[in-house]
Amino acid sequence: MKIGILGYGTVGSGFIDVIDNNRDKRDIEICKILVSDKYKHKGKKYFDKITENIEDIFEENIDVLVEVMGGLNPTLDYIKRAINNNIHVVTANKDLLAEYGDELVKLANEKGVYIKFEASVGGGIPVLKPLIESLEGNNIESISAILNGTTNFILSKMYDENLPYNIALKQAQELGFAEANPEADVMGYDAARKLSILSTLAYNNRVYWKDLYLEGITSIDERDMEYAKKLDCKIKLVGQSSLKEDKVSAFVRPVLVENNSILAKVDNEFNAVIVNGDSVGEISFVGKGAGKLATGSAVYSDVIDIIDNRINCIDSFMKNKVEINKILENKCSALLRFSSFKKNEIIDIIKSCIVEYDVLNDKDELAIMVYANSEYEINNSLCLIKDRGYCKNINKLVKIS
Ligand SMILES: NC(=O)C1=CN([C@@H]2O[C@H](COP(=O)(O)OP(=O)(O)OC[C@H]3O[C@@H](n4cnc5c(N)ncnc54)[C@H](OP(=O)(O)O)[C@@H]3O)[C@@H](O)[C@H]2O)C=CC1
Ligand SMILES: N[C@@H](CC=O)C(=O)O
Repeated sequence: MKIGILGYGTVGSGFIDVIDNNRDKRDIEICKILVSDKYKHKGKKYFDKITENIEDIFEENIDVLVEVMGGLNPTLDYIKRAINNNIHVVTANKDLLAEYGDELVKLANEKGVYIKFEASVGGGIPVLKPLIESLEGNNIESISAILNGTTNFILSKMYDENLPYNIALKQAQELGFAEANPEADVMGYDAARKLSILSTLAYNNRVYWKDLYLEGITSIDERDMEYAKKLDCKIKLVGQSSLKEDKVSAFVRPVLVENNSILAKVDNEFNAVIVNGDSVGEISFVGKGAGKLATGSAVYSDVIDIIDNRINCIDSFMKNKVEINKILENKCSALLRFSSFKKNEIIDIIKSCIVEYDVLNDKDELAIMVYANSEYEINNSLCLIKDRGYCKNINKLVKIS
């Protein structure tokens, strides 16, 4: 099997290490590796294969193009060119799948080639393949997941070691977990893209990432961590989706999770995907969601599937986009924090809208845990508080069970 590789960074080098570690089992020939700056890679084992010219990749008679360079451009053109030339594609690029999955799957079907992307969700965790193959005898009802290693690493360091946000982010970047532009991680875009890919496959409907409710972790501070500890909870960036009566609900947002839950036990760059199927019940997939070898392992498994002709149906990417409900419609609780407040007036409004609440702090700021019948109820009270000019800056952190 002859392959061309686009990218020799964290994932590209991890993938190549996995190929070398398994040479006695499989013979995969690396023909060419595309990078943007060849001389950065001087001294590496495959330096003689490295090129800065995409034409060198396509001049080789490759069977599979492995795309691990990231971004939308020129990546999309390179992948389309490969498919049009009847070359199979393996990619770790969730940005591309979330945005152009429909177009790429359609083109691949027309050309009779395979496009595989296990590494695009959950890093090293095999989750797409079990979802499509092993759970075929289920209607998937919901997914609850930690899908971004960088933000989980940052939140773990802030919680366990009181590390400031910026230092934790820098460490995640140094360890190769973060995206080229880490805004994709901390703003929640990366997790939303991954949740959209999972949900599209799970619900056999196209769930478009920009349609989800989306909130990143940039406003989480050390006080949130203190309140979380007081409540016997952790804070996690969670992606959740469900399908009920043909309606999809989905969000990516930081939430409080109880310390004894599965999600609370998943720390650092680890990811977790909890799937609920109507036959199997609840099953969990946990493992490294980012990093060199773990992600390399997922890319490798896709290449092996192509060699062995094991292919799944991913046609749900070609379905029309579904409408997505973004708000928690059932009973929910939330931590509300008010700065520059009129304490008594705010509490009066909370009392009038929401039956149950606990004041956690009313000294230097007002922090209240509210227990409501739905998120609408909480939002109504916050609208009233804002409209009456009692407080402009309000932080809301919902708790999920
Ligand atoms: N890091 C991780 O843990 C994970 C990453 N991914 C995804 O895998 C992909 C790669 O990520 P990662 O390895 O971290 O990224 P890196 O930044 O570490 O590596 C990117 C590689 O692609 C090359 N490259 C980038 N742009 C171009 C271009 N326009 N032309 C030629 N070469 C280019 C770079 O060249 P040069 O070396 O010269 O700079 C580099 O070798 C992304 O889509 C990412 O989202 C998925 C799962 C986990
Ligand atoms: N930046 C991503 C890398 C893997 O997809 C993450 O942190 O999860």
